[in-house]
This record gives sequence, structure tokens and C-alpha cells, in this order.
Amino acid sequence: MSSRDALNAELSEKTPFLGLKLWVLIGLSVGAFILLILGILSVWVTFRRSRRPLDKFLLSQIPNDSKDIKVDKVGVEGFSDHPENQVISVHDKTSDKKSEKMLALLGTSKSSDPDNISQCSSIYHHERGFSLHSGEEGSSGTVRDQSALLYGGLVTASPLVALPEISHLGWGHWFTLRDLDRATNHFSGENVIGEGGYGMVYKGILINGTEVAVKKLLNNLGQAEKEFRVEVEAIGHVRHKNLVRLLGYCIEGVHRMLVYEYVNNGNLEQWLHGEIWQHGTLTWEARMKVILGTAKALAYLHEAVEPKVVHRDIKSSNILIDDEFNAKVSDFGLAKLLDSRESHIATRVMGTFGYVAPEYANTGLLNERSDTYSFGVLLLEAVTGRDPVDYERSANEINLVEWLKIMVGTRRAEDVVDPNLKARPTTRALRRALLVALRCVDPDSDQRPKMSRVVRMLDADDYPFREDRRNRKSQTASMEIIEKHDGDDS
Ligand SMILES: Nc1ncnc2c1ncn2[C@@H]1O[C@H](COP(=O)(O)OP(=O)(O)OP(=O)(O)O)[C@@H](O)[C@H]1O
Repeated sequence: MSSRDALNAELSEKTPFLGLKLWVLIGLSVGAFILLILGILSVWVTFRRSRRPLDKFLLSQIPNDSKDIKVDKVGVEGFSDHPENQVISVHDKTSDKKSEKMLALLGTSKSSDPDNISQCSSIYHHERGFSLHSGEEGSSGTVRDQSALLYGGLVTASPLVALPEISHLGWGHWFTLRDLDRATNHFSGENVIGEGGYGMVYKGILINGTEVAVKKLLNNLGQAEKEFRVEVEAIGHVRHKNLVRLLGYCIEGVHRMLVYEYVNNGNLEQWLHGEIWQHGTLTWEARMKVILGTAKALAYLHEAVEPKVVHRDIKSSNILIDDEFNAKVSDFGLAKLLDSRESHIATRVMGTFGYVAPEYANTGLLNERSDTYSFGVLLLEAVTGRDPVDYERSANEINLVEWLKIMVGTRRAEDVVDPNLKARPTTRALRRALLVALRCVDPDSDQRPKMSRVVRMLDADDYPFREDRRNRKSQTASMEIIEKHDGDDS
């Protein structure tokens, strides 16, 4: 008998186990083993899925090459740390002259003579008849129960619900309507944070407990749909600590929604002019922290991302504030993406009355320097506590920028500070802020500083005094001035 026959005979022998043949028993054992392994694998996969937190998933959807890494590389975020950034130098001769004149009026230069006032008025005065029209009316955005949300905790949190379906589209998180309906307690009135030009904003709580702001477009037609796409394209891929973070969106049927990180301390407009004001005045330091953060966000959008992003609607209600008084620039609905050297001629001027740059309002010419102008107005608003346009004031005080130029031109810079501030800024800090603001609102857009330069100017303790020193003929004379101003400050 061959060995194969012997093996066959052995396998065909009946075993004591249910009288099954040996080969049947071996086959059954192998099958059971495979089934066992598959069972263990599927239990493990299910367990892993149910444990994966939502925010981890969200993060995993954000591309690894996110642009804020780029920011650090170009140093926009790290200005203050870099030794080079401690040195303020003005390369542009025209700017030198302008700065010199402004400094003289702001009282940092001893060389100022009475003529400077007339010289400067040509710098500061816009074209006559500059009309501040806007193609779109800026809606002020009524804020309901914001203070209750912030201080009283009156709005009950939506109940936590089952995990939302995880559906995504390349970038960010694609929330389903059901996710957001649940998160906002069925878009209840109690969850309304405010209302902007293109829809309601609701507070919501995601399944993992993350607080979010859900912007619900009024409809998906025309401008609203366009703004939705622009906002997703403009900030979907950018990340910066001073930009409100877009976590995802919802496109379902006619519904269009944007889901942002929730910023819990109101916006700059509310702090300066609105309800939150009653809970205390924003200190000078807090105002400058918010302003500096805003400048950093703009420097990032203009200089660190490609294509650059022109926000087009910088105003106090779009500067959200967190509980550490960090600025979070929001509302990119009007943003424009431009290639680095590109300007754009707009057929319709969009923006908000009082903040729009003159060349953009008059000719539709748009580039990042239009944002710089709006930023200058924002800075003046923070210093003075005044609205950019206030019809309740006397004729020459209606327009904030014009009034400020008159005040500085007549050496009354100290009188422009918000009277509600309990602790006034030092003379040095005030002059720095005013000088930066006036340079930003220069009617000639080419003369406005880049936002990265604005950041450096605001961040440098010795600005504008270093610049002043550069303009002194004698080092000794400048030291006298610095000592004098240091004395003023103390
Ligand atoms: N991420 C957010 N976290 C907290 N509050 C927010 C958030 N986004 C917007 N808000 C608030 O919702 C309200 C409406 O904001 P929205 O940006 O839609 O309009 P707006 O800036 O007031 O007006 P407009 O749309 O005309 O520019 C504002 O009070 C704003 O502070």
C-alpha cells in the first residue's frame, strides 16, 4: 500500500467525536478558526469606530499642509520674537516725510513748526466730495440676548444627541441637516446669537460637546449662495489663531449653512458701542490686543496665503473676541481671492459704510490696501469709542476719519481718547496708535503700509520714537525728546 493510500485510509477513519471522519473534523476546525478570527476583527473595527471622537475626525480632515504653518515660516505670527522685528525702519522716502509730519503734529518732534499744520492738512485731507456709498447696505445685525448668552447662561444647552453621520467632501466636515438641527435645538429662537446680512446665526452644541456657531443662509439664491461659496473657499483652507475657524458646512436641498468655532465673548462693536459695554469698558490694553490680533490676521491673509485674500468687510462687528481678548476675524462672505500682484476692479462696491476705502468706493479699485484702510478706521474706532459715521454729531464730527485729522491737525490729539476709558493710555501708546491709524487711512492707497508692517509698528514699544530719532540730526537732541516723553508717560 502506498503512503498516499495509507493517508487516505487514516483520514477516512471514523473518530470518537460524533463518529465523524477525521478529514471532516479537520475541515470543520479550520473553518471555525477562520470564523473566529473574522469575528474578532469585526468586533475590533466596530469598537474603534464608536470610540473615535468627532473633533479628531474634523482635525484629520484639515489638510496637513495647512497654511498657518506657512505663517510661522514667513514670520507673520512671530514678529515680536524676531530680533529684526524690534527694529523699525522706514524705507520709503515719502512715508518718511509723512511720518515725520504726523509725528510733529502728534507732538513727538521738537522740530515741528507752525507750518507743519498747513503742510499736513494736504496729507490728511481726502479728495473733497468723497462719497461713502456702498453697493450693499450694511445691516447692523441685531443681537438678541447676547449678554444673556455670555453672562447669565440663560440659554439652555441643546441636549447631546447621537453621533452625526460622518459625511465629508475633501475639506472640512460636511454636516448633515439633521446634525445641525439637533445641535441647535431645531434652530430654536433661544439659540439665536444674531442676525447678519445673509442670515441667522445660531449657537449649537455638537455631539462631542463642541460649541459651534451655525450660520444659516436665508436662501440659496444669488448673493447669498455666492457668499456661501466665497466663504468656504476663502477660509476653508486657512487657519490662524486670529481668524474664526470654519469647521464645516452643510449643503442639503436648498439649505446652506456654515459651521464655525463658537467665539464666546461678543464682538468689538458690542464691546465699544453695544450691550456688553454695560458689563464694563474694554480697557486700552484689551483694545490694543484685539487690534494687534486683527492686524496679524490681515497680514496673514494678504501676505502668507496664495491667492491672497482681501476681506473687504473689516468692521467692528466682524471682529469677534474670545475670553482672553484674542481677536477672531469673521465674516468672509464678501472676501475676494486675488493673485499676489493682482488688483481688481469691482462693478459693485461691497462693504460697510464708514469703513470703505475712498479709491474702492469711488472707482471700484480693490486690492489688499482697501482692507488696510478699513483697519485704520477700526483702530480709530477703538481709540475714540466713536462710530465711523455718526449722524448724531455735529457736521465736522460725523465722519470719524475727517474729524480725527482735524483734531490731530490742530494739536488736540490727546482729546480724541474714548472718555469711557477709566485708565487713559500713555502718551506714547496713544501716539503710536494714532500714527499707525493715520497711515492706514492715507487717501493714497500706495502710501498705506503693508499689514505686516502695521503689526511691527503696533508691536514695537519704541514706535514712533525710534522713527522720530532717525529723523533727528543729532542723537543728543533725540535723547532729550525721549526723556521728555518718558517723563510725560509716567
Ligand atoms: N463664530 C461665532 N461665534 C460667536 N458669535 C458669532 C460667530 N459668528 C457670528 N457671530 C455673531 O453673530 C452675529 C451675526 O454675525 P454676522 O457675521 O452674520 O453678521 P454681522 O457681521 O453682524 O452683519 P453683516 O452680515 O451685515 O456684516 C454677530 O453678533 C456676531 O458677533
